[in-house]
Amino acid sequence: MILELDCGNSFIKWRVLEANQAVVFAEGVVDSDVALLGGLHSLVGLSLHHCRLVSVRAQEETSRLVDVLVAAFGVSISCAAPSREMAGVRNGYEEYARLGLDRWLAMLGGFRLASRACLVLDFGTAATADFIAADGKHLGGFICPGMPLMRNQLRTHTRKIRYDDVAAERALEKLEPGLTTAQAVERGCTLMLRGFAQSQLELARSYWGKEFSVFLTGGDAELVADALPGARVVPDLVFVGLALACPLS
Ligand SMILES: Nc1ncnc2c1ncn2[C@@H]1O[C@H](COP(=O)(O)OP(=O)(O)OP(=O)(O)O)[C@@H](O)[C@H]1O
Ligand SMILES: CC(C)(CO)[C@@H](O)C(=O)NCCC(=O)O
Ligand SMILES: [K+]
Repeated sequence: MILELDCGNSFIKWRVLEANQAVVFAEGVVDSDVALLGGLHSLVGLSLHHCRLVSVRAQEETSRLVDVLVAAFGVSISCAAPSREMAGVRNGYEEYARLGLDRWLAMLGGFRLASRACLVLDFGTAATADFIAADGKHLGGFICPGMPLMRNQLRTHTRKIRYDDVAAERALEKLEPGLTTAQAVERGCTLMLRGFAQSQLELARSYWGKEFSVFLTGGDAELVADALPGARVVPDLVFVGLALACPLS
């Protein structure tokens, strides 16, 4: 079996594939290394041989996780690394190694699935957009705060914006003007994300007309999905790219 890990800024997304790489044996989202280990140890019938991993965390933090996994499971681990060109995509950054690896892998995944120009949108801790032309050239992208950051900035920098997770969830049943603080904030931030997404869509249209695909990924993809008709929600897009960047051989 193969363990795949996407270590984001807030959460670790993990899944275990059967040896044939076609069937998902188990998967989850955790908020710490300890929780990851706990989740894996509780799986009956787990038999790991390889691990592939992408991280946008600090080097030391990632190395610590790698060491723990090697000690616990004796697996060989392959970490995605920055690259100028891979799977037909050419990194467009002035300094290619500075492009977030989650963005890079989502781009590789999107371009592989689309085989044409694509716009890749990722809604996690940060929200990101990346543009890949039909010939594989990465034209660059945009980064802005995602839902968790926008919400927390408002909570942290005001005295009177306070509400719980239940109120937050219920607030998003509609997008009408809010009549409570929770509704006003949750809906306002959702509209910010949708506006971000729609302006990327307009830019993509100005470049490519109708000849492009739009991919949506990240934990908050569903918040913007119905504002972008025709977009494909692919929750495991980073993992699609991870398999391309870290093939087993
Ligand atoms: N099952 C889930 N577990 C955790 N967060 C989830 C889940 N489903 C949706 N979310 C939402 O997804 C967001 C986090 O997104 P995601 O997990 O893609 O990124 P992240 O690890 O926080 O950050 P990064 O962008 O660095 O990868 C949060 O706003 C959270 O509310
Ligand atoms: C933008 C995030 C935080 C999104 O997860 C990540 O891709 C990252 O840390 N990127 C490095 C900066 C950059 O991509 O320019
Ligand atoms: K991410």
